[in-house]
Parts: sequence; structure tokens; C-alpha cells
Amino acid sequence: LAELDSVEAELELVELQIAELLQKQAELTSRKNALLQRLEEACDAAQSSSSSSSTSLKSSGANPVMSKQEMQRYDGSDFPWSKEVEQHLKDTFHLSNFRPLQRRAINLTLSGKDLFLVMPTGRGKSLCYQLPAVCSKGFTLVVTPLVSLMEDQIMYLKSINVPAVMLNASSSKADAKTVMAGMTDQKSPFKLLYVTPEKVSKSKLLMSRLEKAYNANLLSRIAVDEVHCCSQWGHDFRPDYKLLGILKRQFPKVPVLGLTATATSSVLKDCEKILCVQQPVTLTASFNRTNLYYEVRIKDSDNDASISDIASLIKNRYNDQSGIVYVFSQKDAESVASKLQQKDILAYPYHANMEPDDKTRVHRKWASNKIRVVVATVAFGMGIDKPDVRFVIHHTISKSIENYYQESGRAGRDDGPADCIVYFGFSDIFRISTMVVMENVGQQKLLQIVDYCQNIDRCRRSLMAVHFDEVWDDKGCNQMCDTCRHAQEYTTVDITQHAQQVVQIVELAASMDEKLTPLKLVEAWIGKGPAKRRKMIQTTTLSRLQAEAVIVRLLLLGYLREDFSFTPYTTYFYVKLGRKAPLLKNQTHTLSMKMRTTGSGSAVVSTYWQQ
Ligand SMILES: Nc1ncnc2c1ncn2[C@H]1C[C@H](O)[C@@H](COP(=O)(O)OP(=O)(O)OP(=O)(O)O)O1
Ligand SMILES: [Mg+2]
Ligand SMILES: [Zn+2]
Repeated sequence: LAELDSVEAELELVELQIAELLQKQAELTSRKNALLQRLEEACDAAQSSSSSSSTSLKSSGANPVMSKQEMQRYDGSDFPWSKEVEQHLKDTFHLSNFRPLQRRAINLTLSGKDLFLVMPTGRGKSLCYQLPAVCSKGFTLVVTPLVSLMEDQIMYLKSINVPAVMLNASSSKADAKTVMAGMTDQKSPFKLLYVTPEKVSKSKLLMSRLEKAYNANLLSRIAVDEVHCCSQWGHDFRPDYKLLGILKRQFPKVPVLGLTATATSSVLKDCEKILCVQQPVTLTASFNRTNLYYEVRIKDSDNDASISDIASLIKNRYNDQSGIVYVFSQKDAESVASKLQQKDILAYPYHANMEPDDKTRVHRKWASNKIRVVVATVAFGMGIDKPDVRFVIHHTISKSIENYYQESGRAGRDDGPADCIVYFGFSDIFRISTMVVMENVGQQKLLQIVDYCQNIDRCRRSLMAVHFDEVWDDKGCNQMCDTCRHAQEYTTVDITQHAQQVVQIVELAASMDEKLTPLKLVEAWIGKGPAKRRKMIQTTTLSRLQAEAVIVRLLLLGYLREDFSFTPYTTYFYVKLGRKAPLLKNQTHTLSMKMRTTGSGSAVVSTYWQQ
């Protein structure tokens, strides 16, 4: 029986090793593919003539239906409509330049192509149908999921003297009648008609008017905003969007333009089918915000210098500039704001529990530059569209990379340089972990952002890109993240022995039926625990920060894992051995991690690894 046990243990070990190798294989394969893609792209660029060679690289937004050269033609301004387009950009929309892909999208749709446009939020998708609408005969039909979005757009268009109307469940009979009549009026009393998908699927009257307009060549274009709502795979499925295929079937000559910020290719494929558009050109703007500098600073739980660090950044580097400091809780919002105030910084707190009037007041003051800094929870989000935010500092990590991307992305909307700095503290991981414990993939997502913070193997941008199905190579970063900027200062350290020590402590605790919080684990290991325990374990020579870093690494890699325990008042996070822990018993198994050798810049990071 004992022999059986030992064979089974060995078998388990082998299986783990196989799993590890398979994972490594998958990683290498995906890196190989990314490199092959780049090579193909480079060859493509070098090959100037043949227009038959086509690529289908999602990362560069290219299309199987169109060659690269053909596509580039649409970046030009030698189309019959180009003069008019430029004119309206400046005189009607009061904008000086196009943002990436806007001109291409506008030229494509004005050429009559069916087009899917994928761009991150706030990058300017609306202009890509509003501007063509103004330059075309007749009107553009815009399908939008929410009446509030419609109202916002119509208010904006009225303010710049572009006539636009809407039809939805709450339109009055008289309004609807005027709109219906206007649709076939050769003088085009409006350039854009906003409707809900329900109107299209339920109103025969609307369809009959659209048909008349179509026959009179007055239906110039169909824009389907938030097009991912068509697909059940998307996160916002709307049943009425499923019926919008009728538009292309009835009005085949009218170009369709689908717009979304959701980039998944399976969703887009689904939308194509539902809208009955065949092989649309798909333009995917990168989610990479090249003007943002990403940086992670280590927060020392022994001696939290983050507040004074933040204060000195605000006073020196961001003197007189606008920014946001995101914090974990309402309590933190109050306390961090008041600590900053003590350091003579005019910072106001903002959180969900404030009176609506107070919230509006803080937002207004900040938007009009009367105050420069808001210390906020994530409640400060919706409707924040200040262009000149120069810094977004996270006093505590976000709960996922997607959240971090959105929150930090409020910086630099004007395309000017801006900084996104996150303070990464060991104990914060477990504060958030117990908060998201009920969410389905909460832990998984949290570990991803922890990996983002701790991983200095790779460019911060490329770690983020994975979440948007993109490949941003490290060169594209242009040293706009701290790992790329400080690549010289890193060294790879063998942490096998450290890992073995940690595993021993966890095993010892388990044998004594003691539950270990991460804090207790660190303290035991650095020799700060009760004397009795200190005798039984091997303490480390590592500093506290280094010890924490190793433990986080072991959690990320699966040598340790979390174990939650609920009381009526709170949730506890305990550390247990992970499924990979047995691998450390194997003599040939080694573990290493990259560490920063000497600190530069902030005093907060300087405590990393002394060689
Ligand atoms: N070329 C440009 N130059 C400067 N600002 C621009 C340009 N194009 C658009 N904008 C501004 C106008 C808006 O205030 C802001 C957001 O545009 P908008 O079209 O509403 O974004 P969007 O539709 O892509 O985002 P969402 O996915 O959130 O709907 O960008
Ligand atoms: Mg939009
Ligand atoms: Zn980088």
C-alpha cells in the first residue's frame, strides 16, 4: 500500500510537469505566431506592387477582402468628397485633425463599402457617420440602443447646427408625422435620423417610409451603433438587434456601418451574419494609447510612503495640472484627500455615498480647473470626459486589467502625454480578493492585474494588450512604460530555495492546524512571528518587500493558493499550498524571477533587489 502511495505521488508529480510543459508550449507557440505575423507584415510592406497579396492581421486592422495597398488609398484626401469633408471637419465640427482611422473609415463609407469600425470608447466613432451624413444627399439612419444616447447626440448636433431627429417609443404623434414626411422630402430637412432597434423591427410605417426614401435615393447610409448588441456572445445582447438584417435585405445598395468598442472577432463574425452584410471591411483601431506612460510603484506595507510620494508628484511633476487619484474605499477617499490637504494640495474626495449635489459640485470644480485633484472611488467614472487630465494615480490596484485600462484611460484624452501610475501593495491584494470573492472569475481577474504589476519580464503595454486580443510588440511602446524604460536595471534571480522555505512554513502551519494569513506568512518567514515558531522554521535574509514579492510570485504561478473563510462580519484570506507545490520536492525543478536591482527615481521602488 505504501508503495502504491509513493507511485501515485510520483505520477502526480509527472502529470504536473507535463501540464507545465504544455503550458510553456502554448506560450511559445503563440509567441511564434505573433512573430510570424510581424514577419508577414514586414514582407507585405516591402512588396510594393502585387495587389493580390492580402493579409488578414487583426492587430493591424487589415482585411481579407482588401489588400494593404488598396486600404492605404483610403487614407488619402484625393476623393471627390475630400474637400467638403475637410471643410465640415473644421467649420461644422470644429476639429482640427482626424484621429487614427477616422479618415479611412469616412472614405470607405463614402465609397459605398460596408464597414465595421472597432474603436475603444471615447475615440470618436460617432464622427465617422455624422460627418459623412452631412456630406451626403438625403439622410443617414442611425440605430442606437438607448434613448439617452440618442438625446445626447441630438443635443450635440443641434448645438453645431446639424439637423437631426429621432423616433422612439416616446415620440409624439405629431413629431413622428413630421419625421416620416421629412424622410422623402428632396430638401432633406434633417441629415440624421436616430431610431431604436424596436422601431425598425416593429413599425411597418417606418419600413414603408424607408422604402420610399430608398427608392428616391434619399437613404444615404445605415449606421448601427453599439453593433455588438446583435450578438449573443457579446456582453450587451439586445433581442431587437437580431432583426436588423432586414435593412440590408430590403436596401441592398445602402452602405452599412457598424460601430463598437468590443473587439472580439467571434462577436464581429456573428454581427456580420445577423446584419446580412457580406464581407464588410473591418477597421480595428488599436486599444493601445501611445500617449500614456504606464508605471507601477511598490507600496511598502511596513511604512506606507505612498501618500508623500503622491504628494510630491502632484507638487512637482504635475504642478498646476489636472488629475485623479483613485482609491479603494470611501474611507480611503476621505483620508487620502485630507492627508493631501495637510500637504497643501487642494484635493477633494468623491465617492458614491456623497450627496448628489456635492458630487456635482466637485465634478464641476474639477472640470473647470478650480480644483486640480479629485481623490475618488470608481464612482467617479461615468460622464468624465475632461480632455486634459495629465495623471491618473491609483493608490490601490484596480480589480481587473479591464477596469484599470478604463480608469487610467481617463488620462490624456486630448492625445497629449499623460501618466498612469499604480501603487502596488501586498496587503491590498487580499483586501480586494475578499471583496471580489463572490464574483465568478473575480480571483482570476485580480491575479491578472497582480501579474501586470509584478511582472517586469515584459512591457506593461503588451501585458495589457492580451486582454484586447491584440499583439502590441514591445518596440511599439517607445519606452512609454517603466519596464521598457528601466530594462537595464533588471536581473534574474533564482528563487527555488526561497520557494522551498515558504512551502515548508505553510506545511508546518497545516500540520499544526494553524491557518496562515498572507501577513502571518511573511512575518513568520522574515522572523517576526512568535518565538516558538521562529525556532521551527528557517527565516529568510530577504527584506520584507522581497519576501512579499516572492510570495506573490508563488501565488501567481500556482505554488500557493488562496483559501477563503467566512464569518458573519468578514471574509478571511488564508494561504494554502497550490497544485504545483509538490514540484518543489523534485531536485531538478528550479524557479526564477526577474527583479529590479537598484532603484532609480522613486524611493518607493528602490528597496527591490540588491545584487
Ligand atoms: N478628430 C477628433 N479630434 C478631437 N476630438 C475628437 C475627434 N473625434 C472625436 N472627438 C471627440 C468628440 C467627443 O467628445 C469624444 C468622443 O467621441 P465619441 O464619438 O462619442 O466616442 P465613441 O463613440 O467612440 O465612444 P463610445 O464607445 O463610448 O460610444 O471625442
Ligand atoms: Mg459611441
Ligand atoms: Zn513598454
